[in-house]
Amino acid sequence: MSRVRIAPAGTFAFRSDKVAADKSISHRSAMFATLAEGTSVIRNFLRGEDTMNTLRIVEALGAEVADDGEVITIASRGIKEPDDILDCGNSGTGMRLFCGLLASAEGHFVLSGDEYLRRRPMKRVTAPLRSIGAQLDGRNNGDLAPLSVRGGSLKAFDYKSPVASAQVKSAMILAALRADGPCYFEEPELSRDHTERMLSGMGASIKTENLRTEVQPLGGLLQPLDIRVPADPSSAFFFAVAAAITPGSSAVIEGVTLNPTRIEAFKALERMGADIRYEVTDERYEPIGNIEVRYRPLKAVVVEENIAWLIDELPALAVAMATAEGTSEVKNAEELRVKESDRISTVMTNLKKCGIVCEEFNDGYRITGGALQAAAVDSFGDHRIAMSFIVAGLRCGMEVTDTDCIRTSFPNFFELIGTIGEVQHED
Ligand SMILES: O=C(O)C1=C[C@@H](OP(=O)(O)O)[C@@H](O)[C@H](O)C1
Ligand SMILES: C=C(OP(=O)(O)O)C(=O)O
Repeated sequence: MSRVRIAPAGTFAFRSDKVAADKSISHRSAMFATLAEGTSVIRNFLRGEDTMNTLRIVEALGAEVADDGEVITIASRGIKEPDDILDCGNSGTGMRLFCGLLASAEGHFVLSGDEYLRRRPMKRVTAPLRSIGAQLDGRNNGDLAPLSVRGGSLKAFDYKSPVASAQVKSAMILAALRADGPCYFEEPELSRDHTERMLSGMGASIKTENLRTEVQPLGGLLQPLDIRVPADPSSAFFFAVAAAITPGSSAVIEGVTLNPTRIEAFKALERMGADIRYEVTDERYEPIGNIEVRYRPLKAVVVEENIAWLIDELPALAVAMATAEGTSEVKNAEELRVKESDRISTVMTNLKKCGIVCEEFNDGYRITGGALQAAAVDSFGDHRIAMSFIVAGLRCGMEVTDTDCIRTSFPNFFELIGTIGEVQHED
C-alpha cells in the first residue's frame, strides 16, 4: 500500500499556477457538452481519476472526444445506450450528476464505482428523480450503487431538498431541462452554483432567488461551452493551510475560481488570523483570480454557517485548528459523514494520534489547538484526509498510508508539495 513520510518544513514562499483544475467545473464541462449543438472546447480540464472517469463515460455515451493533451474538444452526438456499465470510480459528483443527465435519455444505463462510492447514499437523487417519473434502482431500494437508470419522460416538479447539496441540485436541474414544464428546486442553504452559471452561459433559462431555482425546459440544444477551467479552491486550500501553519511563510495560488460559494474556507482561515488577499483577474462563467495567504499566528474559530461552501476543505481546516490558540468548533456539518470516508470520524482519529485534544459530535467536532506531534496515520482511502495530514506533516513530520487516492482530485500534488517540504515515498 502506498505510504509517504513527510519531514517538517522550513519557511517557504510558494507561488503556483499549476494547482489542480477545479473538479466540480471539470465534471460539469464534460457532461454539459453532451447537451450542446456543436463542439465544446475545454482547456485545463482536471486530469484526476474522478474527472477522467467522467470524460470516458461521456465518450461511452456517444460523444466524440478529442484530447491533444492541452485542449479537449467534445462534439455531442446525442446520448446513446452504452454496451457496458459506466464506471464513476470514486466520484460522488460523477454518479449523482449522471443520474440527472440520464434520467431522460433513451436507453438503459448502469452506474457503478469503487468500494467507497458503493457505500455512499444515492437516495438523495434517486428518490426525487423517481418522484418525477424516472426509472432508477439500486441496492437497498435505490440507495446504493450499482444504480440502474432507464431514461424516460419526466414530469415538471417543485422539489424542496432537505440537504444543501450541489450534487442533488445539479441532478435535478439536468432532469428539469427535459421535463414537461417549468421546474422549481429549493435548498436549505445555497450550495455551489457552477451548474446554474455554466448552463445559463450556454443559453439555458435558470434563475435563482432566495434559495429557489427556476428552470425552464429546453426546446432543443444549448450553445457549446468554451472554457478554461480555473484552479480548484479545495486543492489550493492545502497550500493556504501549509502557509498559515508555518511561521514566516506565504502561498500564492494563481488562476483559482473566486466563486463566493467556494472560498468560504479561506474566509474562515482569515477569521483565525491568517493574512489573506484576493485579486480578481478574469471572469468566465465565474470570477477567477489569485489568492495570497501569509502566516500570522492563528486563533480558534467557530464554523457553523454556509457549511456547504467549505465542506470539502474542513479536513484541512481541522489541521489549522489543531495548531491555533484556543478551542475551535465545527457544527451543522453532518454531511461530512457521507463523503469518501466519514470525515468527522477520520479527522478525529488522526488528530488524536497527533496528540491533539478533540471531541466528536454527530454534526461536527471541537478541536483544542496544541503541539501537533508526528504520527503514523491512515488516509482511509480518502484523498482529502491524505492531503490534510501530509500538510500537517510539514509542521511536525508525519507518515501517511494509502495515498494513491490523491490521484482522484490532485494528480500533481506531490510535485507541488515537494517544493515546500521533503516527501519520501515508500511503496
Ligand atoms: O457538486 C459538486 O461538484 C460537489 C458538491 C459537494 O458535494 P454535495 O453536493 O454532496 O454537498 C462537494 O462535497 C463535492 O466535492 C463536489
Ligand atoms: C466529496 C468529494 O467529492 P465527490 O462527492 O465527488 O466524491 C470531495 O472531493 O471531497
